[in-house]
Amino acid sequence: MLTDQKILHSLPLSEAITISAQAVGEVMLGRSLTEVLDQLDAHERPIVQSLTFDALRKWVRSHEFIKEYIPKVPPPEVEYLLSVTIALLLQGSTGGKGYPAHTIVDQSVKACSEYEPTMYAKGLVNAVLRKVSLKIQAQNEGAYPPDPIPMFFPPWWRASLKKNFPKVWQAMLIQQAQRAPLILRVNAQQHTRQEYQDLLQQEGIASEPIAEIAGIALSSALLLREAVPVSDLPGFYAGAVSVQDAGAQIAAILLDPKPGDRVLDACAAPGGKTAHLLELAECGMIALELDGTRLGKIGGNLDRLRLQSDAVKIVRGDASKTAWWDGVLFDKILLDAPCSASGIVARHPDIPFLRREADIHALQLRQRAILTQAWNMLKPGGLLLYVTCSVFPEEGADQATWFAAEFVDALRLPAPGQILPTEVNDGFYYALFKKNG
Ligand SMILES: C[S@@+](CC[C@H](N)C(=O)[O-])C[C@H]1O[C@@H](n2cnc3c(N)ncnc32)[C@H](O)[C@@H]1O
Repeated sequence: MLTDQKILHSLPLSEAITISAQAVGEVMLGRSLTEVLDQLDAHERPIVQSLTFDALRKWVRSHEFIKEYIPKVPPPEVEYLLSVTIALLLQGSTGGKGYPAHTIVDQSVKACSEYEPTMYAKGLVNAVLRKVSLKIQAQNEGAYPPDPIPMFFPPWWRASLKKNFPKVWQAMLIQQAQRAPLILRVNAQQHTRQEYQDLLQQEGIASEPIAEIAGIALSSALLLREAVPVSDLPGFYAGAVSVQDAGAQIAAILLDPKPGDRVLDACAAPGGKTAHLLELAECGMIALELDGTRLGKIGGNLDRLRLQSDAVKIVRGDASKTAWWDGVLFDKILLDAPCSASGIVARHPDIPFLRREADIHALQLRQRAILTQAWNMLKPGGLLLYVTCSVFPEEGADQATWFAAEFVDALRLPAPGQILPTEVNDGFYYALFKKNG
């Protein structure tokens, strides 16, 4: 994550707008933005990520303008160029990248005229952007927009949240359309939180401890209101610290690993929670992952954090099957299941564009298959922590209820259940079960 000042000028704005509009187009075709951004050159990524994230976060707002000034829907290339540019104009001088409005408009028109599929629309883009820019500048601060939620969420998504969280659903979606702050997890094997705060302070980086989430005390979480690139974080490459949302940091604490425990992280990539478990205790660990590409990231993270050892095995396999398993039962299992990711939209604004309503039921079935198999691999007396980064009850509370009814030897222990997204944490669901002996 970069501050706007550091992002500035890593690429001419007109080029950044062109690439960002193309990236938005890829998301509309169903590709994950993480995948698209991974393919960019290092100098392109920060500004393109920033512009595309903002374009997706302000989709509803930018399209209110587009509809107002172009009654007939423009071709996709023009629509995406306009959405990226209007999102940038909407940020104004405070939240924006420091570009004056006229520069943003000029650079966007330049981008439009230099890219073959859009060059014919230069006049239209110029006229529309000048009108939008004037309107934004003239807009009364307190003007109430037609739709208070600036970001696109499909109707079925809105309806589900409205039904399940009638009092807070709008506030939740408005929250998720904001930029998420940078949250760190200090590696307890290397530093206490206070020691690391002191190191940050020496570098002029302000941080605040996050004491708890949903009543679970956190000892290593830090909030940086001003984001910095990870390369500026003291000791980052020596494994002193990781970037991890505060809501994700309660998983390892709830599972409470002890030295010598045999632990399975059943859905492990990219290894954020695997690493946290190993930072808390030198346990035996199988980090299992189905996706070969994602699997590679686990080793990289554990290497950086100096957590690799003979007791840690990174295994490619399907947690709903047993082909990879040696038959020895586990003391503790973390099941951070594949899910809709509806709780982490603030960090992945492409999710609402990619999910389909039918995905939720398909995911529910996958989660049940993995839960069933994981339970068979747990020792009597052992603990299983079920986690999703979802806010849909189908993937959370409904699953826990189903599980408790299905497995009579499952004793439900206290755990936060549904955690809604806030400024410092994404949305998660947590359920903890003990296997009766
Ligand atoms: C929510 S992510 C895990 C995030 C990870 N625990 C962390 O904290 O960094 C879920 C992961 O489960 C993997 N996965 C999906 N189905 C799986 C299966 N049947 N067996 C094992 N892994 C699976 C996905 O590829 C994805 O990497």
